Amino acid sequence: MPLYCSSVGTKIPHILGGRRRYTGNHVESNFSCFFLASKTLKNSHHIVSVSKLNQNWVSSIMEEQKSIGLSASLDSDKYSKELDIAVRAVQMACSLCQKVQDGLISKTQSQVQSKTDNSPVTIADWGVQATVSWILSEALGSINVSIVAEEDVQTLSKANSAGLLEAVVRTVNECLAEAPRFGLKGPSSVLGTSEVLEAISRCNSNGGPNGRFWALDPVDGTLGFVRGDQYAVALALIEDGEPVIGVLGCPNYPLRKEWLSYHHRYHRIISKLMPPTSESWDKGCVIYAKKGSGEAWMQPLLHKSEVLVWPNAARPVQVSSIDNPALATFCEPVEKANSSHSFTAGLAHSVGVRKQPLRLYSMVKYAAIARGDAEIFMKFARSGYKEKIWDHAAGVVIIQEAGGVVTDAGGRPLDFSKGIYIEGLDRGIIASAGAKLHDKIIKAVDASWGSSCL
Ligand SMILES: Nc1ncnc2c1ncn2[C@@H]1O[C@H](COP(=O)(O)OS(=O)(=O)O)[C@@H](OP(=O)(O)O)[C@H]1O
Ligand SMILES: [Mg+2]
Ligand SMILES: [Mg+2]
Ligand SMILES: [Mg+2]
Repeated sequence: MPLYCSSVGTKIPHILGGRRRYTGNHVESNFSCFFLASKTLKNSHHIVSVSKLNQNWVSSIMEEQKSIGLSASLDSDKYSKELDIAVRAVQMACSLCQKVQDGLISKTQSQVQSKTDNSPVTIADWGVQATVSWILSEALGSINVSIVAEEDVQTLSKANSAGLLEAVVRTVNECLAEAPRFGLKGPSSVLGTSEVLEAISRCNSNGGPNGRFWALDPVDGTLGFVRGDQYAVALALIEDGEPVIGVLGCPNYPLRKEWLSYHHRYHRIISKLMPPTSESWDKGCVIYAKKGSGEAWMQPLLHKSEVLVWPNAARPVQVSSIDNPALATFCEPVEKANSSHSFTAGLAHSVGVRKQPLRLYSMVKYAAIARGDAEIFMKFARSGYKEKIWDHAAGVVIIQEAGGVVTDAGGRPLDFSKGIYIEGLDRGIIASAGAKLHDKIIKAVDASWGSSCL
């Protein structure tokens, strides 16, 4: 991405649509300004960052950009602080999860609890929720932080859950003690039980159409997590009903996409016999994006004792360029109960997809599309199931900024403005690497829907 530097009286670089010199009319004094221009948005030049710039002048530039037919938008580093903190917090959360998952695999299943809907919940779900909630409040100020998240403290507060609660508090404190390694401020003294419970239950926002809130799924794909398989830590910032930041921590995302389709636990066992090479299968990554930037980034997961030095070897990720269904891979949930495998199989066949589906737990499916490791994601939950915002918000921003498309099966954007549920969702969710592929899938849904019994 080229960096342009311009000062008053100089010609605005042509790439930014500058056709004439900007005189001192719009500025107070002899300002210098920096334009960070990205050509990633097709045929448009997008100013993603302007610093030290007089706001009136910015408005004039933007007006002029519009008048010569270029889309201009100015982000003046908006959300940069939030993104930085969110990525660090998710890195931390991933290390907490890895520790708990290692413990789960070597112990019995007793640390896995069932919620009222029979879905699993673990120390990691509560631990991550407490940790991320505490870090966001500490870094941004608790009055500025509103969070919608999956877990509550009901089970943890039961009289017979003392051991569980103790384990959560210990796990949270162990994790927060590592905060400086992630470039974050930890607590000055160990958090007590009530503080941990308070951090979890503070995530009680109901979302909605106005203002800012975070959507957190502390462990997405808890079933995958307890099975030693794929899972994700998902954090999104939603403003005025639109996800503007998405961060996905994928601790078990292998470096090589071929290994995604293998059962993770199996590889864990194998890896005990064969020491991992430098191209280790269980590398892990954090993928993130800021709405309107036209970019999505991936950092490797921080390993034990490493210190996070921003941007932590981040590299951009992009969706696949494959638009031929015959060459495309589609991914979907592992559990038949969460999405109809028979419907997607028929759909895939009808558009000419030949490859076997890649079944993955959690929002790792969104990460796979954003990284270009698969081209299509489809989820058709049973009728009556309402999708929750924390299961999709982070993935949607990331795929869109990586160049992909996410809509419901009617081709409409997902609505994150109606509270904790994605209301009005038409049949299912479809994400694709590009518009051409996306259109084909949407048309095929219409053609096969009538004959399905969903
Ligand atoms: N019945 C039903 N139908 C559809 N979706 C459901 C259903 N029950 C749960 N969920 C939500 O699905 C989240 C996991 O989605 P996945 O895509 O990972 O599904 S799967 O586990 O791979 O089958 C899972 O997220 P977590 O609870 O964070 O694991 C749930 O929010
Ligand atoms: Mg989830
Ligand atoms: Mg969850
Ligand atoms: Mg759950």
